[in-house]
Amino acid sequence: MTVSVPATSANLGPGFDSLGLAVDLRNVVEFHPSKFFSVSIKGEGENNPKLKGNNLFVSIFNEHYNRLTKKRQNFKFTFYNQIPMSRGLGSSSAVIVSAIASAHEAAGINVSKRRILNHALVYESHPDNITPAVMGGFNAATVEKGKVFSQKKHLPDYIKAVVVIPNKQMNTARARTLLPKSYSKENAIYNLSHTALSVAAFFNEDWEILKLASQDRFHQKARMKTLPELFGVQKTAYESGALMSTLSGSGSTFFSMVYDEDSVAIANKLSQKFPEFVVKILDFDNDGLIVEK
Ligand SMILES: Nc1ncnc2c1ncn2[C@@H]1O[C@H](COP(=O)(O)OP(=O)(O)OP(=O)(O)O)[C@@H](O)[C@H]1O
Ligand SMILES: N[C@@H](CCO)C(=O)O
Repeated sequence: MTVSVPATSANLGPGFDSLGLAVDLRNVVEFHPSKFFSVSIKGEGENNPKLKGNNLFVSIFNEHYNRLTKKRQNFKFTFYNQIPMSRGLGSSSAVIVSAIASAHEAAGINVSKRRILNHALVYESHPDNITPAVMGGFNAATVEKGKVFSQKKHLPDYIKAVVVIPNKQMNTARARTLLPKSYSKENAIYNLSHTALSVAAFFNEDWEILKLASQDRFHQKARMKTLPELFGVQKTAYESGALMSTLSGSGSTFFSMVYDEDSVAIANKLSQKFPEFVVKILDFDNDGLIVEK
């Protein structure tokens, strides 16, 4: 059995805890029942001894498998991880979603993507990463009475993501403590109207307005100050022709949307100026969670 989940970029500027999209960088897990429990990791996290035992995936998997089957069973898990951890590319969402989907698959229970998404909300209270992780594409999402309500837009292949991944982790829980406890009415209206315009731009494929629409007054500045090079990353991305350039999730990665034909030039410029950071050109992902027997 194989389950794979894409990386995600959340917020997209003003859409704090609401907007997110999926990119083609995946964590894959293969698993089967076994006499003994075992975990093997290839790629991201392979040198992290803490992940070899009862990691976030294993604890959520066991919780759901035991609930669904009322049985205990050992599994052999092999993880092929591409999503860097605590860099704002939705590594925790990918793990949460893949653990819930894997437990259902292992228990032989068919489950809808919507149900998996609602289960995932128990472990990550904001829906902006878990929704594109499950659904793929661009998503606007909200939570009402413990359920995620979302709308998806398929992303065309003539636009690409250029991500700049710093060598510094930024833990989401800590990054949330950097934000103000309240916002002025003026700033709330600013973010609300920019979020609304961003959603309309994505659905109408009006990419040129995203530079303006993706401006934010809620979270980016406070977080970017912890890694001031990110202001330079954003400036360089825009000077090189990016359509939008925003802090990815709670950081530290910076996400830019670009036309395919500009992607190599923009990525090269960013690599030259920020040689200490990893720069990747990625396709957008429209599939989200994939489960294979
Ligand atoms: N491959 C993995 N295996 C097990 N646990 C993981 C894995 N990837 C991430 N995690 C867990 O998720 C935590 C990182 O979550 P965090 O929310 O800080 O980062 P993120 O999800 O990458 O960022 P963001 O939510 O801003 O996109 C790690 O500390 C670890 O507990
Ligand atoms: N909306 C979340 C995304 C990170 O998980 C935040 O910015 O804190």
